[in-house]
Amino acid sequence: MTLLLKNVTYTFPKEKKPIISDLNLKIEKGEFVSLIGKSGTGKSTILKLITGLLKQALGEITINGQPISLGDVGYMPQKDLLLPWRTVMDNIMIGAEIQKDLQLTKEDARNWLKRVGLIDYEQALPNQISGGMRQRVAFLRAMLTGKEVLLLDEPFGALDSITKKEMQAWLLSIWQELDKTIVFITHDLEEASYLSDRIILLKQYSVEEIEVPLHRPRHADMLHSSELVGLRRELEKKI
Ligand SMILES: Nc1ncnc2c1ncn2[C@@H]1O[C@H](COP(=O)(O)OP(=O)(O)OP(=O)(O)O)[C@@H](O)[C@H]1O
Repeated sequence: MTLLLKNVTYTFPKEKKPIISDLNLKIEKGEFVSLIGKSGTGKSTILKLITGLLKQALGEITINGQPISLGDVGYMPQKDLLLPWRTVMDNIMIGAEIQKDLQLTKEDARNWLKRVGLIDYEQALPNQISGGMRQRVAFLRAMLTGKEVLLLDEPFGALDSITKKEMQAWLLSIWQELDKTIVFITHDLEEASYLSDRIILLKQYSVEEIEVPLHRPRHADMLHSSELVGLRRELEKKI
């Protein structure tokens, strides 16, 4: 699997200047790549282009050489789009209802709920759980679509720092276990450094790629390593 963005340029309707200009990115199977950059540099727009929700006027986006189409990748948008009238369980099972070939049973879903500490909320409605819990549900829903590529738009942005650390550990273990390819947006430079193989720094008219010099598997002790602290500082300067 290779996800390729080639000379992608995108301008919002009614805008004059492109927000994404001549962007080239190559993401290989199993990679964990983070997109960072100041607010408004187009990170969320890039994910929407990859999902096919937005269509670029110039350039191409392909998976294994085939033009991407809607539904090819799993996507967790910045704002969780849980259906308010469906329980936690029924929100997670949506993928299996739409995609008949997806092997996902309620028992599987229950096991995942257990792993993210939500087993007691299976029958709760989205407005009966906290923002952080909703994010975990949205995350599970995206992950359990069975797609190899997962696009996560600031999935841990609204979590307190302890829950965030737990979710990071959980995400790393899942990523390894299920062999997913992840494109992850974050404003948290420590998080980008800790989770990723590669960081893509977006600036207004340029892109810089930075390899993360930490070995796998990652563990929480590395958060205090000189490599990570140094990288974080370097990113802060570059941004
Ligand atoms: N529908 C739209 N029409 C016109 N401009 C838009 C539209 N949606 C987003 N933009 C603009 O495009 C730019 C990029 O937005 P985008 O959400 O991709 O940035 P981002 O880097 O993800 O920002 P953040 O870090 O704040 O989430 C912003 O300046 C935004 O105002």
